[in-house]
Amino acid sequence: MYYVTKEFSFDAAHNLIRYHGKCEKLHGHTYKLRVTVAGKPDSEGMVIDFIELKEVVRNEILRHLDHSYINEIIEQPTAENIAKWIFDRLKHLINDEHRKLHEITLWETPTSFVRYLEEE
Ligand SMILES: Nc1nc2c(c(=O)[nH]1)N=C([C@H](O)[C@H](O)COP(=O)(O)OP(=O)(O)OP(=O)(O)O)CN2
Ligand SMILES: [Zn+2]
Repeated sequence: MYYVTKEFSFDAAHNLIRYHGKCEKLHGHTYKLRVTVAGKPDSEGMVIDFIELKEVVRNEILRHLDHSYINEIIEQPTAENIAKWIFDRLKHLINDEHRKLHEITLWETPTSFVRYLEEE
């Protein structure tokens, strides 16, 4: 099995609701996003073309989240919930006989990140 990964970043604002602490106030992050696809190489020797992966993530994720106020898209925009939202939007688009979406890793700060994978 191969694991093919591409990294992205986006800037966005959010505030946490039902939360008491500094993050209930409006603030922003430069998020780092890592998308990992698992599979076996096709006849071109690729699990997924990095260029195709870039286009899918740009169109389905970054177009919505970059320079957004994330609360308008995800009610409670924790890193956990944003990672799952990203996974759910991509999983049907990266899923065929030789590859599937494996993992989303999302950094909210350089030292704080979550990983989301689906149970087998
Ligand atoms: N499990 C989670 N905990 C927190 C989340 C989250 O999404 N999931 N989010 C926040 C806040 O959004 C906050 O912006 C992040 O806090 P923190 O990691 O403390 O960020 P700092 O830049 O202040 O910390 P550094 O240690 O300097 O990186 C809070 N908790
Ligand atoms: Zn935050």
